[in-house]
Amino acid sequence: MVKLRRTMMYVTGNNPANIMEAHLYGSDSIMFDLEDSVSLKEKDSARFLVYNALKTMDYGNVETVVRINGLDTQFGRDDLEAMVRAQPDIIRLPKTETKQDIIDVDNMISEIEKQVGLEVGSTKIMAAVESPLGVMNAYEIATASKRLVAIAIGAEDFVTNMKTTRSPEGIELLAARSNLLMAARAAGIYALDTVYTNIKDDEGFMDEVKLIKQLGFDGKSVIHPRQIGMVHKIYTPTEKEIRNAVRIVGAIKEAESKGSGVIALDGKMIDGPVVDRAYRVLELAKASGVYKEEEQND
Ligand SMILES: CC(=O)SCCNC(=O)CCNC(=O)[C@H](O)C(C)(C)COP(=O)(O)OP(=O)(O)OC[C@H]1O[C@@H](n2cnc3c(N)ncnc32)[C@H](O)[C@@H]1OP(=O)(O)O
Ligand SMILES: O=C([O-])CC(=O)C(=O)O
Ligand SMILES: [Mg+2]
Repeated sequence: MVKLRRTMMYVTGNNPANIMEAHLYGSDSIMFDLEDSVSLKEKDSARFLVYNALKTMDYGNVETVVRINGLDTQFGRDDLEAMVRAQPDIIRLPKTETKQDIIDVDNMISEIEKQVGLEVGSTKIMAAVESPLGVMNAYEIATASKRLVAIAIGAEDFVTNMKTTRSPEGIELLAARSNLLMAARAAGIYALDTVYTNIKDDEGFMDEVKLIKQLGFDGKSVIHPRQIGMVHKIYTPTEKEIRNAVRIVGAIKEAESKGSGVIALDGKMIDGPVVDRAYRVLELAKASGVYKEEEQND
């Protein structure tokens, strides 16, 4: 079954109550933050708190991610030492700029895995790209390590580095988003979009989610539980889309049984890519719990 990463909820690493309850809100992943939402004087206590939470809490099926501090900071190495031992599902490297950043993390993780007797390669990583240099190097970053399962854009830092701000339409992010997406797709990994910081602006948030879904992102980081449902709603295939996909799959099977790879349905041509998209809709629908295989025969 396809793995859903529609929502990855940030949880500040120094907030015990949120760390204990973050998995109860229904996001596909939760991301404990040791980086920018934690002040310098709280870095050590946040690391300790997140380490203990991962060791003792049962987060069930919710994927766990930790955003560490960059390895160019005084906290990065300690974060990595602790988090490889704590074993979240994924470690997220912020502000990734070059493939060497990933290779360095990969090598350090391998060392730690060997020290603690974990299988080398078992710790997965994702890279956040948050600067023009990172965007220019997106494909090299996306293919720098077998551990890499996803790349994400960090728009707040990106627009700051670009000497601009975020607009409602997101025109200033279009090139970066597109480049990152193509890098992820070419590398065969997930592409994740950035946070929307105005928690109260549902309309603006949903417009952004529709845009990034249309671009092709697998999902988005969120910062508040109330954003989760809105993303899932937009990302879950509708009944109409499912019905249409089922009909397409049925039509092409019938065509194939007659020795043809193309057929018309409702006046539209159905061939390979159309069928691939239909199967993708059904996979997402299955993973989202709104469709079961046997319904195809109904
Ligand atoms: C640019 C960047 O780097 S962004 C990434 C880093 N940023 C973050 O990690 C911030 C994550 N978000 C948060 O910490 C919070 O949502 C805030 C601080 C923005 C707002 O928090 P609050 O003022 O507490 O929001 P609010 O009162 O609406 O919260 C409602 C409930 O949801 C909980 N909640 C809110 N956000 C989160 C979250 N991210 N994770 C888990 N629980 C949360 C609150 O604890 C509260 O629970 P309660 O009802 O049991 O008391
Ligand atoms: O990863 C994110 O979306 C949040 C972040 O750090 C940024 O926008 O700079
Ligand atoms: Mg950032």
